[in-house]
Amino acid sequence: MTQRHAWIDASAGVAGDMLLGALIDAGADVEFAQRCIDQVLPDSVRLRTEHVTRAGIAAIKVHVDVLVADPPHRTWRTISTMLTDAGLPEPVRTSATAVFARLAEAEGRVHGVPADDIHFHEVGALDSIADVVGVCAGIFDLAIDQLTASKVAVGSGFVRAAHGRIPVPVPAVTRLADGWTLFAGGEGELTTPTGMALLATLCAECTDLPAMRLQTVGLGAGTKDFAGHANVTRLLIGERTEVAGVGAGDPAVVLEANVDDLDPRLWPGVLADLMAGGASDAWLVPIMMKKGRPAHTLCVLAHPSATAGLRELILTRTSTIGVRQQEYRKFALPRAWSRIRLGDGQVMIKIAHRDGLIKQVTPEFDDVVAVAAAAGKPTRVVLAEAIAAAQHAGLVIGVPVPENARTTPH
Ligand SMILES: O=C([S-])c1cc(C(=O)S)c[n+]([C@@H]2O[C@H](COP(=O)(O)O)[C@@H](O)[C@H]2O)c1
Ligand code: NI
Repeated sequence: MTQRHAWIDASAGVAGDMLLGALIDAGADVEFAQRCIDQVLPDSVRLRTEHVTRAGIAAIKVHVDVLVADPPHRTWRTISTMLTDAGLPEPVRTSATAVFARLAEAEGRVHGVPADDIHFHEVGALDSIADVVGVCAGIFDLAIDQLTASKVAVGSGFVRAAHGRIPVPVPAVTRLADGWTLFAGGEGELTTPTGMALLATLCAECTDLPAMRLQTVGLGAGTKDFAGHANVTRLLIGERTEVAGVGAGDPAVVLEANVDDLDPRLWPGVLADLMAGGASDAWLVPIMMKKGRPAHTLCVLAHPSATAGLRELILTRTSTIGVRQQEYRKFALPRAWSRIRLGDGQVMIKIAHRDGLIKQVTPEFDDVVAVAAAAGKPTRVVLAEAIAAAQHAGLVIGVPVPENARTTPH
């Protein structure tokens, strides 16, 4: 089994707009990124791309043009709801939420306030939302399965921010870069908080270029053009062949807490908050605790980068006074998608496959619910119709994945 891998070269630094430029240069559809951003922030920003050179190296510079006169201050709590409600493709929503949760948590630690109450200032918030959602959309659009990144040049000296003159690397970057190899790499701010949050959240590890068959390269330009080095973030995308057909798996973490004293009516909201906070899955297991007390184990599966924010959510949203954490490897089969028509509606069919053969065919349940509601039919009837229509379209276990199946669900 092969994986489409992207390695980010941050040896000259990284910012949200630089990474977005690199993705667009590598072939990501800027209009798809714009549509995703519009779903979160209708009529607020416009992406504009420009071919530029940085120290003689050609790259794409992304400009985020702000279309609104007086954008509001938004807290992380508000942005989280906007991302949840936007109707983004699920992987874009999950990764954008995880990146922002991490950014808010880092800012919260820097300023000593709860992450939920962190304000993203006016234009800065629009810029960050556009960068984060745009990058997550680009990764999804290019069907990238896994990302890693190089050592990160953070810069040196001082910059002016809302807080006045702050040292580089700026405080939020140092909070976000836990476990990453950093080096100065030059004068000025080479890596921004948004760039570091994207790297730390989306990349499995900080590593030299892994062995892979190169398919494409993208270069994203920073704003300044330094004389001594090219101010660009590079993206190298290729195929990595996994060992023995199952691969090395992706790093994952499971957080757990046994809880016997939470009002049970709160649990659905807790699970929803955890999913919105970047969990890949969150569930409850009924247990009998010490002294014969009926209780639940709350289990949360996540990428390691999302764990700090999720631990915080567990501690604030439930009555537990502790969380345990275990590291795992996650082996996910590759997926493809086919859209089928059902009456007046459409249902996306998720196809999990192995060695090119269909392993599992699943109608996206939210689509089924929407079609059922629009047609005034019971959901179980529409679900059966969707399964039958998928079979009729040749999506059957054991047959090859159709060539026209998409690698992304949009
Ligand atoms: O506005 C705030 S709170 C702010 C905090 C910090 C800290 O490190 S704390 C840094 N900055 C600077 O703002 C710009 C924009 O950063 P993006 O990540 O939004 O591109 C950058 O120069 C940061 O260093 C702002
Ligand atoms: Ni700050």
